[in-house]
Amino acid sequence: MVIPSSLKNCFRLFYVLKISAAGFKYTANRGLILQSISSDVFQNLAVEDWIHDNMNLENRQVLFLWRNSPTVVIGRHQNPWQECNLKIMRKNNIKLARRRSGGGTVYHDLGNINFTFFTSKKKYERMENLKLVVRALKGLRPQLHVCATDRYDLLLDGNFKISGTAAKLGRTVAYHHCTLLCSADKINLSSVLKSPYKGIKSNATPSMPALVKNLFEEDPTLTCEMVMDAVAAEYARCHQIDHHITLINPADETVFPGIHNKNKELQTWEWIYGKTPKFSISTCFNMMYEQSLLEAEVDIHVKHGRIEVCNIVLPEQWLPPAMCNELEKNLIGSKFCPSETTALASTLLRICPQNYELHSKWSLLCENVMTLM
Ligand SMILES: Nc1ncnc2c1ncn2[C@@H]1O[C@H](COP(=O)(O)OP(=O)(O)OP(=O)(O)O)[C@@H](O)[C@H]1O
Repeated sequence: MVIPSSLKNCFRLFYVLKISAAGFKYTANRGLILQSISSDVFQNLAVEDWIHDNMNLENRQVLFLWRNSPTVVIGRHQNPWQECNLKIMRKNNIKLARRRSGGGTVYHDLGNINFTFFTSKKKYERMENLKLVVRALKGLRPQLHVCATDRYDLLLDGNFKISGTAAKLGRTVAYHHCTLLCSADKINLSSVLKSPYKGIKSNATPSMPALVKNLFEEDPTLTCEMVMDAVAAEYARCHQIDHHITLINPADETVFPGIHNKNKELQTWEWIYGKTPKFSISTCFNMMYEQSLLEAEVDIHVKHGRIEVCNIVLPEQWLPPAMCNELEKNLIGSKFCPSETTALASTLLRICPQNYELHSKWSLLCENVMTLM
């Protein structure tokens, strides 16, 4: 008999989990509670992909608990330039990740817990999952006023969002993941979820900004471990499985064969930026050169993250049109990103005549074009 590789992978996961987890026996056939030991968003998103692609969820449910170091996570069909401040993120080492599910942009750090509920497509039920989280929270602290909305958000005190939801429906399996703001850095959250880029036109899914609050502002005696444990216990109770959280290492290829490639793919420029729906930026900026102010107009169209059309309008006497055309021509086809534009600008400088004035004007123009990225 030939055993399909997906089934083999499942057996392998169960075998490894079985021998590594005391008390983890037959109930694993009905449900599993997993928690990642990694705080790397790409590794954790790769676990979601792996379970989605490899596990047979026909008669089994999985809850996956995970937390990430500071990261902005955009929805599958979003535009990062429209949703976040990439400059601040680069400066403060805050990662950007694109998830496979739709929906809006959220901020993660270790003060935010993520819950992923995997089921068969037939059993996919977002509201039930949210009610389960609410029951777990109420069980911990009965005085908490948390409720689910018809947008599948969780609100604290009727006004403040503490959880956002997104989902991915496969052919036979589905997952619903939701966040839970416990003690996230709200200053970081609001500064990175504000786009400084003006003049963007796109059909990408826009986020729905909301007033947020951390759960622990309401009760500082809570910890993330207590919350994860309470949700796991409620999940185990509902599905009549062992309340055992199995720790997993998403970097372990022996448990998750092929996960390294999934992790790598999620980190590629082509996935994170290249999947942005086609968009354009039409804007103008002022440049100060030797005490005189001049205005430049820019119109850039971006497809698959690459510049498709580029028009820069400058006063003719300021920079020879041939130089401006050269920049436009070279930008076409290149990635809409500052590092690629920096490399391009310095290559072009080398082929220009050694003229200090032209060099500094050219650099000033390139610097300004890069502020759009
Ligand atoms: N970790 C988080 N948990 C809950 N809300 C958050 C978090 N980070 C940011 N937010 C708030 O949620 C807003 C985005 O909400 P939005 O509804 O667009 O996306 P979503 O909650 O991921 O999913 P969906 O669009 O599918 O409901 C942000 O602008 C911010 O106000």
